[in-house]
Amino acid sequence: MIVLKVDKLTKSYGKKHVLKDFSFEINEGDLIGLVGPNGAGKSTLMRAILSLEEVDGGEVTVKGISNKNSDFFKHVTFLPSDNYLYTQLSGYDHLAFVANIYKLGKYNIEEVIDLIGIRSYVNDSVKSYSYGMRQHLLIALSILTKPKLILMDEPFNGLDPTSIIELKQLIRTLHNQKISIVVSTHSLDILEDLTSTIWFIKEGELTRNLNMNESDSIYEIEVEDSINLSLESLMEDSHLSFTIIENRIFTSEEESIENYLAYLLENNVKINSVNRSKKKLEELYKSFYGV
Ligand SMILES: Nc1ncnc2c1ncn2[C@@H]1O[C@H](COP(=O)(O)OP(=O)(O)OP(=O)(O)O)[C@@H](O)[C@H]1O
Repeated sequence: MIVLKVDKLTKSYGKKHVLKDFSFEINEGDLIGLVGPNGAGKSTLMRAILSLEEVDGGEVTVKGISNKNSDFFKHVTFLPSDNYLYTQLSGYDHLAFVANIYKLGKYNIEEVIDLIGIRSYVNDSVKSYSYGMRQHLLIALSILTKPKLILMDEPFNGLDPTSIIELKQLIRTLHNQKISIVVSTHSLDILEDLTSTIWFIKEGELTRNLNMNESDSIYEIEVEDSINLSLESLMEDSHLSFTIIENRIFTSEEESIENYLAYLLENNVKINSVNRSKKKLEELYKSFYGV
């Protein structure tokens, strides 16, 4: 079931095209890792989805409701990278404030407190919270309206290993509840552990057809770069899963590597080399961004 639909979202700052005609859908229960170096446009994409950023064109809807409509924000919530809590108030005060805006009952607050596990400190003033405790409260706030989708902008920044483990667990709990989540982070290890769906953002483009399975290695098949047909359209006809970067095909379908090779040879594509690597996301990142 489609949760979020983005159609031709475009944003430039001066001459810099940060989002070039982004069109995509997010389905129920998707857990997507958004990757890109500093300045690639991850925050801009999230902010544009939430209409916190004025865009040059495009439409964003959740269940058919536009992001220009305030009801949108019941269904799509945001975990920003900056901490915007009021230190004088308690965690409970924050939850009650949001519950009041959306006319939710005490029951909803209690449910969220238990789900996120913040009962032992929810009545304390936020100024006494550690960074991890604040992050938990922000997540509790972000799920109060039972959203369909949560956008998390670098939620692991500044967390110690314990808090990282807890946050990963929390994200898995939300994912099990069929909430769709987009997480941007610079930590490839965390992402690799969390999800097999990774989106790369680079120079205004979004690469989404990368879906890594559970296998712990990845194949890179380099083919001659002068094939007649575009490699992308040739591979699309193959019904195999793949990611293409220039003249290289990446796949984590380990058992069926022969199928890829046979398909390419059948189509008279010359294979330059086949490599297998272990740290697949890091390898992909290095190839994609030319590190
Ligand atoms: N208000 C602004 N005015 C001008 N340029 C901006 C503005 N906000 C962002 N940019 C530019 O847009 C590009 C994308 O920025 P964005 O913050 O979305 O990147 P990011 O991928 O989230 O980066 P980071 O990983 O460093 O957080 C960058 O080149 C940035 O300099």
